[in-house]
Amino acid sequence: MGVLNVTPDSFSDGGRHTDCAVAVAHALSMVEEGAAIIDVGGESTRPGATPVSEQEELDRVIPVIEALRARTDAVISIDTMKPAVMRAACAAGAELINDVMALRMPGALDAAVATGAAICLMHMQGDPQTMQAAPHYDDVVQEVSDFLAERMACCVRNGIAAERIVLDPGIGFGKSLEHNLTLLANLDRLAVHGRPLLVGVSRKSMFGALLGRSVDQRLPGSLAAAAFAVSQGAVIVRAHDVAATVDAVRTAHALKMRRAAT
Ligand SMILES: Cn1cnc2c(O)nc(N)nc21
Repeated sequence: MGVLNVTPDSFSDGGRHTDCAVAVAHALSMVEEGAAIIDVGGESTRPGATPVSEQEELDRVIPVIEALRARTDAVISIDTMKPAVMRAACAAGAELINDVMALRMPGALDAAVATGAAICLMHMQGDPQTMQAAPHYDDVVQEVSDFLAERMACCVRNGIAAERIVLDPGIGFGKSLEHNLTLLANLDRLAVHGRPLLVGVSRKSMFGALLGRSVDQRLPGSLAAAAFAVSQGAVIVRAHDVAATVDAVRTAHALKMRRAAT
């Protein structure tokens, strides 16, 4: 899953049209490098990120999704918490809703049901403004697992077939370094829900804490964590550096397949 941030701070000083053309070109290059999914996001979910209005988010992502839909068969994912953005993005060609709030915002569940899209349910403790203040768990793996089970049950109760659902532990979303490492080390315990697992570690602050690396020096750590996650059962890896991550993930998968053969 290639990351496509359509937020002003992720582009040069071009206007919106430039941003759209630049975004589409970047997305197509990620597809070329092996991305099966392009995750289009118009509102940063980084810790402490400033919320974006619904109209601003729509203005950012819809033109990009429309242009992308016309240029590639890759799956387009919409990274949003807002029901109106989910509906418009799917109408424009998105086929996966990537909601870091796991459809907990008012109207999000109804929007997801109406679109018929696949859904990624991700765990977050708190919200992007507060989640890293003082995250606490008694048993992080069990609590994340229970949350995902509850959200999936809620979706199924509302008519979203389990086959449409992907689960994600939400690395970095209300977690300390210890919590993130424990979740990745025990990712296989989330396989009990019988749904594909999505993991996003790319360039995250856990590598600053663990390795002392700045955000532009986190590729080795990100690749190691992505490969380990695949060895533990992750099926989708969300990444900025697609070519390198594709090689790491394909290597880990080849090795994992041989373990199963012995
Ligand atoms: C948008 N976004 C940022 N990090 C993410 C992660 O780890 N998983 C998912 N599903 N989305 C993410």
